[in-house]
Amino acid sequence: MSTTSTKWTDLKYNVGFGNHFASEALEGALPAHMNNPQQCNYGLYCEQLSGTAFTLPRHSNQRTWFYRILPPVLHEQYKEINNGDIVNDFSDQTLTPQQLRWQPMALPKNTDKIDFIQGWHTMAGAGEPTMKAGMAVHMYAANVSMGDKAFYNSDGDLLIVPQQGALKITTEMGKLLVSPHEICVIQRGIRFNVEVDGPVRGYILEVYNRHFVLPDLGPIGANGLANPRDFESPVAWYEDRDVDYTIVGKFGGKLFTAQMKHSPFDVVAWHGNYVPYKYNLDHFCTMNSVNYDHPDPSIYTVLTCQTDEPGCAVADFVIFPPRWMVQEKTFRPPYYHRNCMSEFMGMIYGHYDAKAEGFVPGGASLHSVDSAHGPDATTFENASKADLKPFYFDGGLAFMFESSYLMKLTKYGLNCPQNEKDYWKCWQPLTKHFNPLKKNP
Ligand SMILES: O=C(O)Cc1cc(O)ccc1O
Ligand SMILES: [Fe+2]
Repeated sequence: MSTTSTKWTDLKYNVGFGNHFASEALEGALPAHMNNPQQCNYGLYCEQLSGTAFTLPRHSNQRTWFYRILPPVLHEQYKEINNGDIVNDFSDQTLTPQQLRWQPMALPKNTDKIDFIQGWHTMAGAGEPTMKAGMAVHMYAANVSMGDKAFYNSDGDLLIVPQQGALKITTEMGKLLVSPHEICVIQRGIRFNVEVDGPVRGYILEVYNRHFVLPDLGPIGANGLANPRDFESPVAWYEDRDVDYTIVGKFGGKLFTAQMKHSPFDVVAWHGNYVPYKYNLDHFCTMNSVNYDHPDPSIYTVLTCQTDEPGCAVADFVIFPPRWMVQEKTFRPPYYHRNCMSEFMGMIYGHYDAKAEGFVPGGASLHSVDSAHGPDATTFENASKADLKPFYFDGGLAFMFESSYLMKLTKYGLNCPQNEKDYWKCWQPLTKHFNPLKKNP
């Protein structure tokens, strides 16, 4: 038995978004200039993981070649297990145009031992993974490591947003330490294990259709928003451990397990462009209006998963980062609006400029297609009279999963005690200011 030792805090990463990487933990483990030698060096097995159909155009084709101690096919029969609060088929879930807000999700009790997979609760979503159309929003709250258990998801890519506690994620490609302020994407099929040092909580966006890409920049030019070189992917790491290992696969929204006698994290070398990555949201290069008006939040898009209609997302991941607010003559908080998209929001830390109170770290809100929303009454009154000096907003980091689909609510999302029944009342104190005789100077 052997393990490449690496401390979580000393991890090295490959850098860049969408790159083809080559990584080996043992010198010479990668075959030179070919993928499948008759005999791999060091007696390794070779395996390809496809992330897209073989025949996709080159610019979107993704796959990775593994050179590993044993091929992952060496497992026992799959058995279906209870999938708890995980939902991926929304056909019989609940639709409501009601604005919804949730107080912070409860962390597991100290006496309970809940790992990252057991602590998943699906809140909302649309569509169904067997047709690769749709998305789901989950929240997780866990307090123990997964032990000798690995998870993979056949249904979609997972964009994980830790809100509390770091996730120590071991993947087949290597390790990622993902702390609050950072996000990571683990694509379908990739096996991973999550270790934690205490209670953790966060959000997961799952997209069934495609992979996440960086948004086009249009007139912004060649640079800005999330810059490609700030994305970090693992370097090869392996262990050669013969132990009882449990694989849990999510397949069509159902969970299946299979037993192995060996750790699946046995990849000594790999090369390819189908690779999990992490990104520190503090590196986001924020664009905004520098004279007047409040731009649409698409200006803050970190990653997008597109539908077939150009510019229309299955889901965008959008952040509201610390930034200068300098707009003159402008109502600076988000405007009142009805959107043809669904907006699921979460809070990583601090507060949000559209809500004086109630939208807090670990909580969430959903403003569905066409549901009217915007600043609560207190925020409107204050911002309408605010002195418009340049102001650096560093009060918090909120984010939005914005989807063109109508999200349906799961039973968990609707019935959990955190669902704030009176959220709609935050707008009720809004009063008329209309006076046909009083025009602004
Ligand atoms: O509803 C929200 O708070 C999100 C949001 C922010 C913004 O600045 C403009 C539009 C929008 O939907
Ligand atoms: Fe909105």
